[in-house]
Amino acid sequence: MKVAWAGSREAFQVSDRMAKLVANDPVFEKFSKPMLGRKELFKNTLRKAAYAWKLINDLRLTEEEAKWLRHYIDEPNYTDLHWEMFVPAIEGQGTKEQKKKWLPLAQTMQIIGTYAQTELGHGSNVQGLETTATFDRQTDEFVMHSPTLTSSKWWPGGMAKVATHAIVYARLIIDGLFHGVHGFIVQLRSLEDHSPLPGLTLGDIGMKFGHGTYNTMDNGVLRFDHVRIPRNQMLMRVSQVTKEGKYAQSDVPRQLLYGTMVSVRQTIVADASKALSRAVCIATRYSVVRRQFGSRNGGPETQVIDYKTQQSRLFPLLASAYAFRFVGEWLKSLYIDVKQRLEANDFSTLPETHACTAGLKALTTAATADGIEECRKLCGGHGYLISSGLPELFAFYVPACSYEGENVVMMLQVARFLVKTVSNLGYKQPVGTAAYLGRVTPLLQNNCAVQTAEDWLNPDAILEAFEARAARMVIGCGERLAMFENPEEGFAELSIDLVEASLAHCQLITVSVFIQKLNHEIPGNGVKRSLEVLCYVYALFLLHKHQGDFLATGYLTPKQASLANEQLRTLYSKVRPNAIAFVDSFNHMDHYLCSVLGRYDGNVYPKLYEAAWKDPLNDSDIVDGIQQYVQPILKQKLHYAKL
Ligand SMILES: CCCCCCCCCCCCCCCCCCCCCCCCC/C=C/C(=O)SCCNC(=O)CCNC(=O)[C@H](O)C(C)(C)COP(=O)(O)OP(=O)(O)OC[C@H]1O[C@@H](n2cnc3c(N)ncnc32)[C@H](O)[C@@H]1OP(=O)(O)O
Ligand SMILES: Cc1cc2nc3c(=O)[nH]c(=O)nc-3n(C[C@H](O)[C@H](O)[C@H](O)COP(=O)(O)OP(=O)(O)OC[C@H]3O[C@@H](n4cnc5c(N)ncnc54)[C@H](O)[C@@H]3O)c2cc1C
Repeated sequence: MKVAWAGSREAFQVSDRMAKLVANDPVFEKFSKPMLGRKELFKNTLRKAAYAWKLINDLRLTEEEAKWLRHYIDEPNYTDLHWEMFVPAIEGQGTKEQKKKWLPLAQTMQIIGTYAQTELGHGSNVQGLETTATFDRQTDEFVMHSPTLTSSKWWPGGMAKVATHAIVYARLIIDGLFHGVHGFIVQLRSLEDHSPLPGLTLGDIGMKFGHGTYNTMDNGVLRFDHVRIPRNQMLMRVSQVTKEGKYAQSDVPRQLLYGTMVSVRQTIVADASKALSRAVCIATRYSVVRRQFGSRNGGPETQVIDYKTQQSRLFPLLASAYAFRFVGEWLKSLYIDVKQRLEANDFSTLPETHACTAGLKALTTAATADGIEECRKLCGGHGYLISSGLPELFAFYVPACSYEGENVVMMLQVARFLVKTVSNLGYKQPVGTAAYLGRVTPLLQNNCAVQTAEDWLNPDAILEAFEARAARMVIGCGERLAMFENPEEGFAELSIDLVEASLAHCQLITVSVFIQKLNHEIPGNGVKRSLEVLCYVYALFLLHKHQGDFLATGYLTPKQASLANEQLRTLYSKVRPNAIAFVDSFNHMDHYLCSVLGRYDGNVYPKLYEAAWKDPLNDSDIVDGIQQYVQPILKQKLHYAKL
């Protein structure tokens, strides 16, 4: 199962080696992070990043190993933006000459970059950005300027204190004419003494949700006061500006300007299963240790994992972790394919890839954020302790629902893709993840054939149910949209239904990828049979949760919906004996989990007790403030009530 989770034996070995490297190195200790003040926390992260970079070079780690190392160090930091956004932006949007100049500097970290797109006034609406880049023909330069307060760049990670360079997205203006938003490479700080360059105002945007997690990152604010950069620092693969000030667009589509976001959204989907599996591992192990009620004749109480209600909240999350792992793997291969095509100027699969990355990013991050919180509740009161590992994990994870495309905004992008696909049905056969929309007639006409609870244990029945639900919702939206004279007005009016249809489409993708995975790639029959159980749990849990859709579209009868739920209950009993094996297969070490409740050895209570005594308040019996503020109250004999 560990191999199935990792993807291959080699992948397992690499990640396992890196997990141990990090866990055994005291520099990467992280239990005390929540106790540190902001400055100490930040400095500590800088120290870890420098040490990690040295390790990567000294040990000559491969790119894959370096990524796992970063993963297990488990600390958001400036190198994330550098490697995941700055470098890919140059790779995807730079010309050959620009790549030749900038990539070697970035890849050796002689410069450190960030991705400065979002502004105080605009994040989702990229076309609404206000920062300007005005071409000056006399000097062959662009003048970067922040004309309003709301045009201040706001959020870029690593920008406040570390980055020396940024890809800045700004409106291009030539001779007073606006040519849309483009990316520019801008130096922010001196490479000698790290001070901000003249004309720039740079700072940190302030503390974020949680304590020891995202505050390790210096998210920044940046303002330009007529800062000049050479013309050749505009990323010019998509459009070019000549020294005469002529604007030209190559045959590369404009959408490529958004290419870096496609790349990171893919990474975010691949990472969702890491965060969800971590929370599920903690909640599952603790649910086996924790006992409440049900003691007979002085015997032990019931393990809380044996309560059906606990199972019905926990096991769908366990199954979702596996589903997200597999869909992340699948999306990665789709992305690798599109990347190769883009390099060869083949843009045919970009719209579908954009829809998949946007939609799956929204689906997996929303479910993971909610899932982590559910795991906290599954651990009862102890889940609220920092030492459970869950509050910090939640605080670290929730911004994923907003960054890299706010989730609802992303689902609306999927809706645009689906509406376009449906409106082209007469003359263009849909392919890939939308291929089912090419079979609308049977999907609209045939209804579910399930007659018994066992009939639901059939991948074809499951797949058809999800296809029919998505097709009916998408086609329904298409028909209602056609009634509007103005399609944009119709889209806005129907946007709630469109988001629901997009979710149905994305759930269909995750379910069908899980089924495909079982059909082709699982080593060993025992592993395959166990994963089949999880696959059914995932699909039937979604069916139960969204049964309103399945019923409203007329594909299922209430009886068939209740048979699905009956089967789901039976499946929980099949998951139970393997629950611990399923979570052990994630191969999360105690260091990575950073949780007293999720310990591998199950030694929860003594360690929980021990952890409490490490709190700084327990350094002494009488702490600072007691003499000054509590003792006087005790001694004054004042009273509030008018007696
Ligand atoms: C201490 C430890 C140290 C360890 C040290 C180790 C050292 C070294 C280690 C080495 C290895 C390191 C590895 C690091 C691993 C890190 C792992 C971390 C990963 C996660 C990183 C997360 C970081 C998060 C940071 C966050 C960043 C950001 O948020 S950046 C900003 C993101 N912003 C957005 O997403 C904005 C959202 N808005 C939009 O995308 C768009 O504006 C819009 C799509 C919503 C609307 O666009 P527009 O106005 O143009 O409107 P249209 O709807 O009309 O669209 C036009 C057409 O374009 C199509 N389209 C839109 N988007 C895309 C697209 N992206 N791609 C392709 N096409 C697109 C759209 O469909 C329309 O098409 P049609 O015209 O309809 O055909
Ligand atoms: C931790 C973190 C790190 C970040 N790092 C970076 C970074 O490195 N670089 C960078 O450039 N940016 C970064 N960002 C910014 C991030 O990309 C934006 O916050 C994100 O894209 C969301 O945009 P917004 O804040 O404008 O949200 P808004 O769009 O203002 O969202 C507010 C609400 O409006 C709704 N809404 C918006 N538009 C529509 C619409 N068309 N239809 C219906 N509803 C709509 C949304 O659903 C949401 O409910 C980061 C953000 C965070 C939280």
